[in-house]
Amino acid sequence: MLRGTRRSRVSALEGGLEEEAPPQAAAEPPAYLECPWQTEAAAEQTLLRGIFEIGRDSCDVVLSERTLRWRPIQPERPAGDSKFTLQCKEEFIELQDVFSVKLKRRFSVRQQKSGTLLGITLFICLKKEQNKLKNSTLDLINLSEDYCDTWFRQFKKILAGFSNRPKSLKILLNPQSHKKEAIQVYHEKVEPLLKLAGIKTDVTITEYEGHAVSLLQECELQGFDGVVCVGGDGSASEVAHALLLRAQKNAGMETDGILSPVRAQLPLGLIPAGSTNVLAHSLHGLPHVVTATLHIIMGHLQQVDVCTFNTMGKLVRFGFSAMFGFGGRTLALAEKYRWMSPSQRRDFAVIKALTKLKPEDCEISFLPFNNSWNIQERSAQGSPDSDYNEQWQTIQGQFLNVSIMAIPCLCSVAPRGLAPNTRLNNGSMALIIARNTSRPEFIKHLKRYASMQNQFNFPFVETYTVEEVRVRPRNRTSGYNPEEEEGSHETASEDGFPWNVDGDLMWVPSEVHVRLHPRLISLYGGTMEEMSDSKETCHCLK
Ligand SMILES: Nc1ncnc2c1ncn2[C@@H]1O[C@H](COP(=O)(O)OP(=O)(O)OP(=O)(O)O)[C@@H](O)[C@H]1O
Repeated sequence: MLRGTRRSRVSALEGGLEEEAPPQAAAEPPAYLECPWQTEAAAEQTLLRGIFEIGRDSCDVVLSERTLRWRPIQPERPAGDSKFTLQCKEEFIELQDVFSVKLKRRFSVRQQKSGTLLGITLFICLKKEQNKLKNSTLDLINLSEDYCDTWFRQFKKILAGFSNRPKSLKILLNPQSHKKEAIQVYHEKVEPLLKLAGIKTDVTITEYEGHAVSLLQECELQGFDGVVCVGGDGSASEVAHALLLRAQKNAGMETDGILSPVRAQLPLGLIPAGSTNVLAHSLHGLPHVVTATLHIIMGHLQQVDVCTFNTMGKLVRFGFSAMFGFGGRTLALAEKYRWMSPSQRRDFAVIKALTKLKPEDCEISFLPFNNSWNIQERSAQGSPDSDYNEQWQTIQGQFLNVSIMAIPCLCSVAPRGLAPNTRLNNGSMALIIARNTSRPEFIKHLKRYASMQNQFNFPFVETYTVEEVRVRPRNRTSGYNPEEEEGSHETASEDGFPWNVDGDLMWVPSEVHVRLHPRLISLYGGTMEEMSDSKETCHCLK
């Protein structure tokens, strides 16, 4: 990311004179070519060199293929002046951090059209604290039209060379996410940056649940470089599912029981505007709209593991994480109380599910993660099914919660993640099982997610690193029935058991088979630094 002489770099990037006229460009280079910075810069081929005013200084500016370097012009000193070398401070930006360039003009009341040229503005993606990106500007002031035009065209040419950056995006926006602010978030924070970067957009506001899936099955995606979802986890997961369904359809693949799905053709960007934003949080390290937008603009891509969720040989969903038992019941309850605010609803549902805490009687089989044991390789090498079958392990019992997670699942109540040892693309899933225990012990385990203590260090909690899992409830009558919450104690719901798949509620009547598919989708996001501290806690578990 952005580097340079820190103190003065900040002043140049965040300040910038707009009113004062800078000097004209110098035809000849100034007389301090012997400084060390010149030698370093000389390693790269110089494209342009000249004088601009940056901050409050007249600077000698050198544009090379990868960097823009500058340093204030110093008056000539007598030979042997030791201070001279000390004052020879350079600053630079890497051009890969620049996402737009504009001619800077000042418009007076009578100048409606072109305005007075002041210079050039570079728009830069700046790395702030841990994982956070910020947009910033660098003004290069020079009043000469011809001079600025030469530099402007050179900057444009360099930017056009970043072929990984999207030029056209399909945007899907869920107007119902969180407190219905996705549209506002998009127009106020995302759209202006996309426009600045010259990215064309085609926006669809989704009208109902499942709209993204039906739309992405039919719409023309040829002219787009990526798809962006503005919403929460439910929307993001739905769009990822839709892109993967479309990829299978285009490849002529059956989706039911699919072993080796093909990769999604377009990358997906996630703008967090929902109530939990686990996917965006896990991808970016924080649920920050500008960070997410800048990763899209810069074309930063992460290959991310995806799971298939099948039941009775039929594909239910492509997704990233699932919870069964307490996690599924809590979501089923929260959905019933949609009229409450998102945080109230979540806290209320957790408390209610804890009050009614009960275990699920089930059998869990899993295939432990084995680096050398890959489904594709296995079928390519023609390994016998018996080898594969022998690897499976089975456990049975009464389980309060079962989590299966292909990504770390960072969120405000679990800043290190619900599955902190999993990465976005390590080719494995975390299987986390909480066996039956007392309510206070289970609450202690839940509270640990918000703290720095190990949430798995309990005798009733088991964790496994796996490639595949089958969860088979053994007693249909233990299926959750939302009517029970209102006092009418009926038997199992006809719909089956509630699963929380990426924050979406799914009722599944029988066994669920989860299989990991490494790096199946590309998401717009950068490499993440590990978060070290936890600031937020769950209000309902204090
Ligand atoms: N216009 C709409 N009306 C109702 N539901 C919609 C609409 N558009 C999309 N949906 C559905 O709303 C569901 C939930 O949306 P989303 O996940 O964006 O918000 P959220 O529930 O507030 O956030 P989170 O899942 O992070 O808690 C998604 O499954 C999506 O299919």
